[in-house]
Amino acid sequence: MKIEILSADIRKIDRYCVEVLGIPEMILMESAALSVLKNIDTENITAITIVCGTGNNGGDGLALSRLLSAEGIETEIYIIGRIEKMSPACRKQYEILKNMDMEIRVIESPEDIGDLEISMGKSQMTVDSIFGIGLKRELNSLYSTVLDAINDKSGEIVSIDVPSGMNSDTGRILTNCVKANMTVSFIGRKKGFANMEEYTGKVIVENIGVSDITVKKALGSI
Ligand SMILES: NC(=O)C1=CN([C@@H]2O[C@H](COP(=O)(O)OP(=O)(O)OC[C@H]3O[C@@H](n4cnc5c(N)ncnc54)[C@H](O)[C@@H]3O)[C@@H](O)[C@H]2O)[C@H](O)CC1
Ligand SMILES: [K+]
Repeated sequence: MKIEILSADIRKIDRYCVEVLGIPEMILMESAALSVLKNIDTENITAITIVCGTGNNGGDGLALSRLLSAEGIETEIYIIGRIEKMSPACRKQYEILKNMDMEIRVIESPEDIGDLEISMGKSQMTVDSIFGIGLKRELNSLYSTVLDAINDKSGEIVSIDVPSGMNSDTGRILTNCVKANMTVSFIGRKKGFANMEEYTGKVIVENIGVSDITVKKALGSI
């Protein structure tokens, strides 16, 4: 879609896809993860650190971890926040990785980011899947410390959907924000990205299998 889009529109499109068209949420998430994978140079990258939140943006990152590891890439997976707070789809992705015996580290306190910093320092790429369109309030010290560490320690940074820390509707930086080299954003370019290239890097929009006609029907414009 060439239009700039608000989070409320994305929510409407999501609901339409799930409730009217019958596309399961996990399929949308898998398509989202596959579309990020498509934009990663898997031929030349051997190690990636994936930093996930507990909402569906985090779920995208967990699904991507599985896909990257199937490509033979060494993945180090971190979840920031409490497992109990996971959205249902994020939890399903977490359980799949657990069933596969993949190692996942959980960070609940800013004092515990040492291993994450080492991991980002030795990986060629960090994937930021902490917050997407669901970020609303100011960040606590755990999240703001992790976002600063991502900027300080990473090689290349790829943000999923939105650079974590930015309100995707307004572009406002809530506390601090990931400075990505590339943001792979879903369905449409988020309205808040205007003049925010310092944080978004190059923006790539992927349709995750949702056609322009579906978008128009979901938004009631046809
Ligand atoms: N159709 C699509 O575009 C699809 C998008 N997908 C991805 O889903 C996210 C949106 O997921 P959602 O769960 O609604 O929100 P987030 O993951 O961005 O974050 C919500 C999570 O974070 C907590 N939270 C919010 N603000 C704060 C804060 N300041 N401090 C701490 N915690 C905070 C909140 O409570 C929630 O737990 C979208 O961006 C895409 O990446 C789908 O996967 C596919 C369809
Ligand atoms: K993100």
